[in-house]
Amino acid sequence: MRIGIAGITGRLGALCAEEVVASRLDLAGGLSRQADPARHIVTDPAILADRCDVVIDVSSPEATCAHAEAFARAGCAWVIGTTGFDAAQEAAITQAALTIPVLKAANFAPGLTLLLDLARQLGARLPADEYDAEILETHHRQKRDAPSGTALAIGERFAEGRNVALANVTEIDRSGLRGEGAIGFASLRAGQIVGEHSLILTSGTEQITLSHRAFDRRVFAQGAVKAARWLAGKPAGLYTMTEIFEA
Ligand SMILES: NC(=O)C1=CN([C@@H]2O[C@H](COP(=O)(O)OP(=O)(O)OC[C@H]3O[C@@H](n4cnc5c(N)ncnc54)[C@H](OP(=O)(O)O)[C@@H]3O)[C@@H](O)[C@H]2O)C=CC1
Ligand SMILES: O=C(O)C1=N[C@H](C(=O)O)C[C@H](O)C1
Repeated sequence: MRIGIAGITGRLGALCAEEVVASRLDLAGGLSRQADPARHIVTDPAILADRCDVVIDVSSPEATCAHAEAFARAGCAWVIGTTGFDAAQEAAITQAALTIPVLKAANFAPGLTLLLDLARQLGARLPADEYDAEILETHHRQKRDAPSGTALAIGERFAEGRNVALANVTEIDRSGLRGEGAIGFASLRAGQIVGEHSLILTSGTEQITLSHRAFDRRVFAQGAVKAARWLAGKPAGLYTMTEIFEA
């Protein structure tokens, strides 16, 4: 299986490339804004797509629309780990998934994938008028987007359990009183922290906290390669990490 990495020069992309090689798969090359022919790194997504069965994309939201077009045209499967998309970029991903298999996951760690399901269950079972929901995430100082993609995914799954639309109850950068039924987000940025997420549910008499801490960025790289192996050859559609762990 030929795997390409979009964002191969980045913190996670470089580890994904190492993991592909360690897994004895064929590293077909990578994408960056700076070509490097000696390492098969190109700037044009169409050129990479022609060399690959699947691309692991851990680059930047700004690159997404061009990637969607190129990978769909080439029929190349697309594993997306990038976070921080706007509505147009999300629409480009949805459109591409009509033509090619796309797996999108804000977090490739197995433990976090399971935590999403637990968040949905807690949302369904803890009454919104009794339990306040807050999501706290902590990352390294270089992270660009906030809240993290994972924090938003936890919020979405919890809101799904509560049967509400996250957009209607989200509180970010708040001032003043918390709203009734709000799902609040807080972000810390410091040093080289790999990634920590907590869903904190508090009533007048107790607190439940679901927490996940990634100690080593390799947990994401290993999950991304597992996703690439699973996705190659699947029918067109939009998949998540949950399907892999249920398989
Ligand atoms: N799903 C998951 O489990 C995880 C997801 N992530 C996400 O992955 C993404 C990358 O994170 P990280 O590796 O820390 O970031 P880095 O900044 O270290 O790497 C970003 C990579 O993307 C490339 N890039 C940046 N801007 C563009 C652009 N406009 N067009 C094309 N390529 C571009 C850079 O290449 P160059 O500068 O050479 O052009 C670089 O290779 C983030 O969105 C992050 O949130 C991170 C960890 C886990
Ligand atoms: O940028 C990161 O580093 C991470 N980004 C992902 C996110 O936004 O959720 C996943 C992980 O927590 C690390």
